[in-house]
Amino acid sequence: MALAHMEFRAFVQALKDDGDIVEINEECDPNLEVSAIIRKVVESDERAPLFNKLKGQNENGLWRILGAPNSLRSDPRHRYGRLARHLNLPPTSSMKEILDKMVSAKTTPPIPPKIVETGPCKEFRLTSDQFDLNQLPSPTLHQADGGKYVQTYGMFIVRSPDGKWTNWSIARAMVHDKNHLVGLVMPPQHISVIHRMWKELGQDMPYALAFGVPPAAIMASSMPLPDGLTEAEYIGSMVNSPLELVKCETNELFVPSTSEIVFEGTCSVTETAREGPFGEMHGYVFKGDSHFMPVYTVNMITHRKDPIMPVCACGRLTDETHTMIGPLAAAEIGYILKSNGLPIKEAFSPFESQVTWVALQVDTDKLRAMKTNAEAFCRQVGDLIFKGKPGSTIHRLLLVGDDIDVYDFKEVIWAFTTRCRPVMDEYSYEDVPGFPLIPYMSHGNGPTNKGGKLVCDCLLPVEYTTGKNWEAADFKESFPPELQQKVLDRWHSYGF
Ligand SMILES: Cc1cc2c3c(c1C)C(C)(C)C[C@H]1C=C(c4ccccc4)[C@]4(C(=O)NC(=O)N=C4N2C[C@H](O)[C@H](O)[C@H](O)COP(=O)(O)O)N31
Ligand SMILES: [K+]
Repeated sequence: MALAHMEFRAFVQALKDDGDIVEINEECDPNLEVSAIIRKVVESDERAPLFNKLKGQNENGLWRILGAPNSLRSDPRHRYGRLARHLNLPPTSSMKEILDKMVSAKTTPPIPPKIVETGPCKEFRLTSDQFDLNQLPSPTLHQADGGKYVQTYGMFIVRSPDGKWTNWSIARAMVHDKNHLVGLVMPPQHISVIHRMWKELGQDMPYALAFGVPPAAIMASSMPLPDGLTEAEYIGSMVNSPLELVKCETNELFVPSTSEIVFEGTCSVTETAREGPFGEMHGYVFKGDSHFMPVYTVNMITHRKDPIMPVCACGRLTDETHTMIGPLAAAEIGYILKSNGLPIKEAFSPFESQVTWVALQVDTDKLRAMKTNAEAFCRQVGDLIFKGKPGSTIHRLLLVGDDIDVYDFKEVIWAFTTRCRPVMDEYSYEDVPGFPLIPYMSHGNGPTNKGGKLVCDCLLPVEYTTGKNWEAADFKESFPPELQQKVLDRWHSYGF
């Protein structure tokens, strides 16, 4: 068996070995029952549910469902264990170690994928007359959704017409009819950039949609890596071994050979259909809120025996849209700021901000050496991030000092509420792209896809000049170290 980060089925086995899976063998209904269970799981950081028996499964087991593939574990020592297993890291890894791993391939040479003749994803082939997406266990995830969102954790594979750039990404898609999907294709996402290239050519865009791909691949698929970068070779470099890809049956694209399920087809550049509403990452479904989006034709399905379809039942905290989209964008944002010479040490997107904020820990020694001022520094950070794609989903950047651990929201919110004077210490950005999925944008008072962003300066003025001139009124900072040690040593003998 391959390693968990390189093959989805090995990943599921690794979760079983961790005691992090609940196998449900009684038949469940993909119409809401499956999602209700997943929702209850992710709202309590429970073990991931593997649904082995679903209404609509065909004679070759197409398909089972793994819910909550990359959500949180309740044991704080293994909080990010499922994310760690995606990257071949120890389950006790911190979020910092996980995100550092995701940016590690920025400074190592790409490792191109290896093309293989065939693989497990080719065990069964169904032509379009042999399947009906409405009969298969396509799940309805929220009762107000506009359709069955079969695609929430699969990987779209699309390639620029000149063949130079192959993009891997997650984008939602719902069943339109027996052989068609309709999916969200929105700027500035790379799938939308490449879709527009085909549209300008007047040709439908070939795509593959691979479910149950190598976990390391799905992590990179959810990360806003630079334009033109081919995820396959970035991931190869990240895991230090070539990914094995096999050619699609009906187009020139390549998919991971161990994928559980592969949809192949073309995405129309002319035909659209109603898409949504969908219970999205900020926790809302607005009834009847649908938009016209491109129609995907599914020409063929290939799959493994008894394949597993990973499903993200997204919404309120905490699911894959929070553990992945925000933190991975933060990792890219931190990398951009550092590579532009700014004194940023860590970047993280707090779940409690519904991943609409990124907190940036500033190296204030280096900041003071810059002899800059708050306005200049905040504008430098905001201009770099809010005018670029990786920052597109983020509406607040919080600058905090060295004493604040950005991975701990209690720390971040303490600095924000006590060091950032509302309005005066906030620098607004109205003339930049906004994130239309946030309710105050899509259903708010202003333009839906422009502005509404702030850089919040949570550094006190002294941190720009002479440095921290306070002590935190807490156990760690307001008592001599030897007294702290004495209290800790005697804690139980005191009677606690
Ligand atoms: C992990 C994850 C990521 C996404 C999604 C989901 C999950 C579970 C679901 C549950 C399906 C909900 C929606 C919510 C989505 C969403 C839509 C727009 C912005 C953010 C999220 C969306 C989506 O429908 N459309 C989209 O264009 N991007 C999505 N992303 C983000 C996307 O994978 C990253 O941004 C990544 O960087 C893309 O690659 P690239 O283009 O940078 O190369 N999708
Ligand atoms: K990506």
